[in-house]
Amino acid sequence: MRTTTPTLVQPPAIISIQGVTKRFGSHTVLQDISFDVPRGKTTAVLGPSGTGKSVLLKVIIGLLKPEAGQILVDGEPIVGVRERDVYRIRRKFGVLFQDGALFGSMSLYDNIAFPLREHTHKTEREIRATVLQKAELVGLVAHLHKLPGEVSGGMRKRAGLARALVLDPEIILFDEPDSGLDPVRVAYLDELVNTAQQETGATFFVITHNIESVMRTAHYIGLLFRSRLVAFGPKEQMVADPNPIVQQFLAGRAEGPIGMDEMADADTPSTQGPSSGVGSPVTATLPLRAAAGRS
Ligand SMILES: Nc1ncnc2c1ncn2[C@@H]1O[C@H](COP(=O)(O)OP(=O)(O)OP(=O)(O)O)[C@@H](O)[C@H]1O
Repeated sequence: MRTTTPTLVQPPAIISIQGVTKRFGSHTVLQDISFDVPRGKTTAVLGPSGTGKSVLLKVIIGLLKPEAGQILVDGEPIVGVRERDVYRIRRKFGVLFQDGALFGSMSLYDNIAFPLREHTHKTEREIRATVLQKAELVGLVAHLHKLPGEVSGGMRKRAGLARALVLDPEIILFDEPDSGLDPVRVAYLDELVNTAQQETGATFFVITHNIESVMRTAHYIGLLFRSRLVAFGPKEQMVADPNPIVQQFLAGRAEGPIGMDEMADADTPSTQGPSSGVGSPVTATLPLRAAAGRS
Protein backbone atom coordinates (compact mmCIF):
# COMPACT_ATOMS: atom_id res chain seq x y z
CA MET A 1 0.00 0.00 0.00
CA ARG A 2 1.29 3.42 -0.87
CA THR A 3 1.70 5.77 2.07
CA THR A 4 1.26 9.47 1.65
CA THR A 5 3.04 12.12 3.64
CA PRO A 6 0.43 14.26 5.41
CA THR A 7 0.55 17.95 4.63
CA LEU A 8 2.12 19.93 7.45
CA VAL A 9 -0.33 22.52 8.65
CA GLN A 10 0.86 25.20 11.03
CA PRO A 11 -1.93 26.11 13.45
CA PRO A 12 -1.67 29.79 14.34
CA ALA A 13 0.39 30.53 17.45
CA ILE A 14 -1.00 32.84 20.12
CA ILE A 15 2.26 32.81 22.08
CA SER A 16 5.57 32.45 20.29
CA ILE A 17 8.55 31.75 22.57
CA GLN A 18 11.71 32.57 20.66
CA GLY A 19 15.18 31.66 21.92
CA VAL A 20 14.47 32.50 25.56
CA THR A 21 17.38 32.26 27.98
CA LYS A 22 16.90 33.12 31.65
CA ARG A 23 19.69 33.17 34.24
CA PHE A 24 19.85 33.93 37.93
CA GLY A 25 23.52 34.83 38.49
CA SER A 26 25.54 31.94 37.09
CA HIS A 27 22.55 29.57 37.17
CA THR A 28 21.00 29.20 33.71
CA VAL A 29 17.41 28.14 34.34
CA LEU A 30 16.18 28.33 30.75
CA GLN A 31 18.51 27.91 27.78
CA ASP A 32 17.43 28.96 24.30
CA ILE A 33 13.81 27.83 24.62
CA SER A 34 11.68 28.12 21.47
CA PHE A 35 8.19 26.87 20.76
CA ASP A 36 4.83 28.12 19.60
CA VAL A 37 1.70 27.78 21.73
CA PRO A 38 -1.24 27.02 19.42
CA ARG A 39 -4.29 29.25 19.72
CA GLY A 40 -7.47 27.81 21.20
CA LYS A 41 -5.82 24.60 22.47
CA THR A 42 -4.56 23.31 25.80
CA THR A 43 -0.78 23.16 26.01
CA ALA A 44 0.95 21.59 29.00
CA VAL A 45 4.59 22.14 29.90
CA LEU A 46 6.05 19.38 32.00
CA GLY A 47 9.39 18.89 33.62
CA PRO A 48 11.08 17.71 36.80
CA SER A 49 11.00 19.97 39.86
CA GLY A 50 13.21 23.00 39.65
CA THR A 51 13.51 22.80 35.88
CA GLY A 52 12.17 26.28 35.24
CA LYS A 53 8.46 25.83 34.51
CA SER A 54 7.33 28.61 36.85
CA VAL A 55 10.13 30.84 35.61
CA LEU A 56 8.94 30.28 32.02
CA LEU A 57 5.41 31.21 33.03
CA LYS A 58 6.66 34.44 34.64
CA VAL A 59 8.73 35.29 31.56
CA ILE A 60 5.65 34.78 29.37
CA ILE A 61 3.62 37.33 31.33
CA GLY A 62 6.50 39.78 31.59
CA LEU A 63 7.10 39.36 35.33
CA LEU A 64 10.66 38.21 34.69
CA LYS A 65 12.93 39.57 31.98
CA PRO A 66 14.98 37.01 30.02
CA GLU A 67 18.66 37.62 29.26
CA ALA A 68 18.01 36.66 25.64
CA GLY A 69 15.06 35.93 23.41
CA GLN A 70 11.61 37.28 22.81
CA ILE A 71 8.01 36.33 23.54
CA LEU A 72 5.33 37.36 21.08
CA VAL A 73 1.78 37.42 22.42
CA ASP A 74 -0.66 37.64 19.56
CA GLY A 75 2.26 38.94 17.50
CA GLU A 76 3.24 41.65 20.01
CA PRO A 77 6.61 41.53 21.79
CA ILE A 78 6.51 41.53 25.59
CA VAL A 79 10.29 41.66 26.19
CA GLY A 80 11.99 45.05 26.07
CA VAL A 81 8.80 47.07 25.67
CA ARG A 82 7.41 49.87 27.84
CA GLU A 83 5.86 48.93 31.17
CA ARG A 84 2.45 50.14 30.08
CA ASP A 85 2.59 47.88 27.01
CA VAL A 86 3.47 44.95 29.27
CA TYR A 87 0.37 45.76 31.40
CA ARG A 88 -1.81 46.05 28.31
CA ILE A 89 -0.59 42.74 26.88
CA ARG A 90 -0.98 41.11 30.31
CA ARG A 91 -4.70 41.87 30.13
CA LYS A 92 -4.92 39.07 27.55
CA PHE A 93 -4.05 36.60 30.32
CA GLY A 94 -6.03 35.09 33.16
CA VAL A 95 -3.93 33.23 35.70
CA LEU A 96 -4.90 30.41 38.04
CA PHE A 97 -2.21 30.33 40.71
CA GLN A 98 -1.37 27.19 42.69
CA ASP A 99 -3.39 28.13 45.77
CA GLY A 100 -6.07 30.05 43.87
CA ALA A 101 -4.53 33.28 45.27
CA LEU A 102 -7.88 34.39 46.65
CA PHE A 103 -8.33 37.28 49.07
CA GLY A 104 -9.04 35.57 52.40
CA SER A 105 -11.28 38.31 53.76
CA MET A 106 -13.57 38.43 50.69
CA SER A 107 -16.39 36.03 49.86
CA LEU A 108 -15.98 33.82 46.80
CA TYR A 109 -18.47 36.12 45.07
CA ASP A 110 -16.36 39.21 45.74
CA ASN A 111 -13.19 37.38 44.76
CA ILE A 112 -14.67 36.43 41.39
CA ALA A 113 -16.14 39.92 40.94
CA PHE A 114 -12.83 41.61 41.83
CA PRO A 115 -11.28 41.83 38.31
CA LEU A 116 -14.58 43.15 36.92
CA ARG A 117 -14.72 45.90 39.57
CA GLU A 118 -11.02 46.73 39.06
CA HIS A 119 -10.81 46.65 35.27
CA THR A 120 -14.27 47.36 33.87
CA HIS A 121 -17.03 49.94 34.25
CA LYS A 122 -19.76 47.32 34.54
CA THR A 123 -22.66 47.99 36.87
CA GLU A 124 -23.18 45.74 39.91
CA ARG A 125 -26.10 44.17 38.07
CA GLU A 126 -23.89 43.29 35.09
CA ILE A 127 -21.15 42.08 37.41
CA ARG A 128 -23.61 39.82 39.18
CA ALA A 129 -24.71 38.26 35.88
CA THR A 130 -21.10 37.54 34.86
CA VAL A 131 -20.09 36.20 38.30
CA LEU A 132 -23.11 33.88 38.35
CA GLN A 133 -22.35 32.65 34.85
CA LYS A 134 -18.73 31.78 35.74
CA ALA A 135 -19.77 30.34 39.12
CA GLU A 136 -22.26 28.14 37.32
CA LEU A 137 -19.54 26.90 34.98
CA VAL A 138 -17.32 25.85 37.91
CA GLY A 139 -20.21 24.59 40.08
CA LEU A 140 -19.92 27.13 42.88
CA VAL A 141 -23.23 29.02 42.77
CA ALA A 142 -24.39 27.64 46.13
CA HIS A 143 -21.16 28.65 47.89
CA LEU A 144 -20.56 32.18 46.70
CA HIS A 145 -21.29 33.72 50.11
CA LYS A 146 -18.51 31.70 51.78
CA LEU A 147 -15.00 32.88 52.59
CA PRO A 148 -12.05 31.00 50.99
CA GLY A 149 -11.13 29.65 54.43
CA GLU A 150 -14.57 28.05 54.77
CA VAL A 151 -14.34 25.90 51.62
CA SER A 152 -12.17 22.99 50.45
CA GLY A 153 -8.96 23.31 48.44
CA GLY A 154 -10.78 22.04 45.36
CA MET A 155 -13.45 24.72 45.73
CA ARG A 156 -10.79 27.40 46.14
CA LYS A 157 -9.22 26.20 42.87
CA ARG A 158 -12.59 26.38 41.16
CA ALA A 159 -13.15 29.89 42.50
CA GLY A 160 -9.66 30.79 41.22
CA LEU A 161 -10.61 29.39 37.83
CA ALA A 162 -13.87 31.39 37.77
CA ARG A 163 -11.89 34.52 38.63
CA ALA A 164 -9.30 33.75 35.92
CA LEU A 165 -12.14 33.44 33.39
CA VAL A 166 -14.20 36.44 34.47
CA LEU A 167 -12.69 38.97 32.06
CA ASP A 168 -12.93 36.47 29.18
CA PRO A 169 -9.16 36.47 28.55
CA GLU A 170 -7.75 34.93 25.40
CA ILE A 171 -5.18 32.92 27.35
CA ILE A 172 -5.44 31.21 30.74
CA LEU A 173 -2.23 30.22 32.50
CA PHE A 174 -2.41 27.46 35.08
CA ASP A 175 0.39 27.12 37.63
CA GLU A 176 0.22 23.49 38.83
CA PRO A 177 -3.58 23.38 39.10
CA ASP A 178 -3.50 19.92 40.67
CA SER A 179 -1.27 20.84 43.61
CA GLY A 180 -2.71 19.90 46.99
CA LEU A 181 -5.69 18.01 45.54
CA ASP A 182 -6.46 14.31 45.86
CA PRO A 183 -6.63 12.28 42.60
CA VAL A 184 -10.45 12.33 42.47
CA ARG A 185 -10.60 16.12 42.86
CA VAL A 186 -7.86 16.44 40.23
CA ALA A 187 -9.99 14.34 37.86
CA TYR A 188 -13.00 16.62 38.49
CA LEU A 189 -10.88 19.71 38.00
CA ASP A 190 -9.57 18.26 34.72
CA GLU A 191 -13.14 17.76 33.49
CA LEU A 192 -13.84 21.34 34.42
CA VAL A 193 -10.72 22.54 32.62
CA ASN A 194 -11.83 20.69 29.47
CA THR A 195 -15.36 22.10 29.71
CA ALA A 196 -14.08 25.63 30.30
CA GLN A 197 -11.61 25.32 27.41
CA GLN A 198 -14.32 24.10 25.04
CA GLU A 199 -16.88 26.71 26.16
CA THR A 200 -14.53 29.68 26.06
CA GLY A 201 -12.34 28.59 23.11
CA ALA A 202 -9.46 30.27 24.98
CA THR A 203 -5.87 29.07 24.90
CA PHE A 204 -5.00 27.15 28.07
CA PHE A 205 -1.34 26.93 29.10
CA VAL A 206 -0.66 24.60 32.01
CA ILE A 207 2.52 23.89 33.92
CA THR A 208 2.39 20.72 35.93
CA HIS A 209 4.04 17.43 36.93
CA ASN A 210 0.82 15.48 36.78
CA ILE A 211 1.02 13.14 33.79
CA GLU A 212 -2.49 11.68 34.22
CA SER A 213 -3.91 15.15 34.27
CA VAL A 214 -1.96 16.12 31.16
CA MET A 215 -3.20 13.03 29.34
CA ARG A 216 -6.78 14.05 30.15
CA THR A 217 -6.53 17.70 29.24
CA ALA A 218 -3.64 18.59 26.91
CA HIS A 219 -3.66 18.80 23.15
CA TYR A 220 0.05 19.72 23.07
CA ILE A 221 2.89 18.83 25.45
CA GLY A 222 6.31 20.39 25.98
CA LEU A 223 8.98 18.83 28.19
CA LEU A 224 11.67 20.87 29.94
CA PHE A 225 14.79 19.19 31.33
CA ARG A 226 18.23 20.58 32.24
CA SER A 227 17.27 24.07 31.15
CA ARG A 228 16.29 22.91 27.67
CA LEU A 229 13.11 22.12 25.84
CA VAL A 230 13.59 18.42 25.14
CA ALA A 231 10.52 18.00 22.96
CA PHE A 232 7.28 19.71 22.01
CA GLY A 233 4.37 18.43 19.97
CA PRO A 234 0.84 17.07 19.90
CA LYS A 235 0.14 14.72 22.80
CA GLU A 236 -0.09 11.67 20.54
CA GLN A 237 3.27 12.46 18.98
CA MET A 238 4.90 12.96 22.39
CA VAL A 239 3.55 9.67 23.71
CA ALA A 240 5.17 7.92 20.74
CA ASP A 241 8.44 9.88 21.02
CA PRO A 242 11.34 7.42 21.47
CA ASN A 243 13.47 10.01 23.30
CA PRO A 244 14.35 8.32 26.64
CA ILE A 245 13.75 11.53 28.62
CA VAL A 246 10.23 11.86 27.19
CA GLN A 247 9.55 8.18 27.74
CA GLN A 248 10.84 8.22 31.33
CA PHE A 249 8.94 11.34 32.30
CA LEU A 250 5.65 10.33 30.71
CA ALA A 251 5.89 6.86 32.29
CA GLY A 252 6.98 8.28 35.67
CA ARG A 253 9.84 5.76 35.92
CA ALA A 254 12.90 5.97 38.18
CA GLU A 255 15.13 4.35 35.55
CA GLY A 256 16.41 6.68 32.88
CA PRO A 257 18.33 9.88 32.25
CA ILE A 258 16.31 11.96 34.74
CA GLY A 259 17.96 11.53 38.13
CA MET A 260 16.74 11.83 41.71
CA ASP A 261 18.53 15.09 42.39
CA GLU A 262 16.64 17.96 40.83
CA MET A 263 19.44 20.42 41.61
CA ALA A 264 21.91 18.18 39.74
CA ASP A 265 19.44 17.97 36.87
CA ALA A 266 19.06 21.72 36.83
CA ASP A 267 22.77 22.50 37.25
CA THR A 268 24.04 20.14 34.55
CA PRO A 269 23.15 21.64 31.22
CA SER A 270 23.04 19.05 28.49
CA THR A 271 25.38 19.32 25.54
CA GLN A 272 24.59 15.98 23.99
CA GLY A 273 22.21 15.16 21.19
CA PRO A 274 18.84 13.50 21.44
CA SER A 275 20.09 10.02 20.60
CA SER A 276 22.32 10.11 23.69
CA GLY A 277 19.23 10.24 25.85
CA VAL A 278 19.85 13.59 27.46
CA GLY A 279 18.11 16.87 26.88
CA SER A 280 18.93 18.74 23.75
CA PRO A 281 17.27 21.61 22.00
CA VAL A 282 14.56 20.75 19.56
CA THR A 283 13.08 22.65 16.74
CA ALA A 284 9.59 23.00 18.07
CA THR A 285 7.60 23.92 15.04
CA LEU A 286 3.93 23.16 15.29
CA PRO A 287 3.18 19.76 13.88
CA LEU A 288 0.33 18.08 12.14
CA ARG A 289 -3.15 19.39 12.70
CA ALA A 290 -4.36 15.86 12.08
CA ALA A 291 -2.53 14.71 15.19
CA ALA A 292 -3.71 17.59 17.32
CA GLY A 293 -7.10 16.29 18.49
CA ARG A 294 -7.58 15.45 22.15
CA SER A 295 -8.01 11.72 22.59
N1 LIG B 1 13.76 34.89 41.63
C1 LIG B 1 14.65 33.89 41.59
N2 LIG B 1 15.93 34.10 41.94
C2 LIG B 1 16.86 33.11 41.88
N3 LIG B 1 16.60 31.84 41.48
C3 LIG B 1 15.32 31.58 41.13
C4 LIG B 1 14.29 32.58 41.16
N4 LIG B 1 13.12 32.02 40.73
C5 LIG B 1 13.43 30.72 40.44
N5 LIG B 1 14.72 30.47 40.68
C6 LIG B 1 15.42 29.19 40.46
O1 LIG B 1 15.09 28.73 39.16
C7 LIG B 1 15.00 27.32 39.16
C8 LIG B 1 13.69 26.92 38.51
O2 LIG B 1 12.60 27.28 39.39
P1 LIG B 1 11.09 27.05 39.01
O3 LIG B 1 10.29 27.49 40.19
O4 LIG B 1 10.79 27.67 37.70
O5 LIG B 1 11.04 25.47 38.86
P2 LIG B 1 9.77 24.57 38.54
O6 LIG B 1 10.13 23.75 37.36
O7 LIG B 1 8.54 25.42 38.44
O8 LIG B 1 9.74 23.67 39.84
P3 LIG B 1 8.52 23.01 40.64
O9 LIG B 1 7.95 21.99 39.70
O10 LIG B 1 9.19 22.37 41.80
O11 LIG B 1 7.57 24.12 40.99
C9 LIG B 1 15.15 26.85 40.61
O12 LIG B 1 16.46 26.41 40.80
C10 LIG B 1 14.88 28.11 41.40
O13 LIG B 1 15.60 28.10 42.61
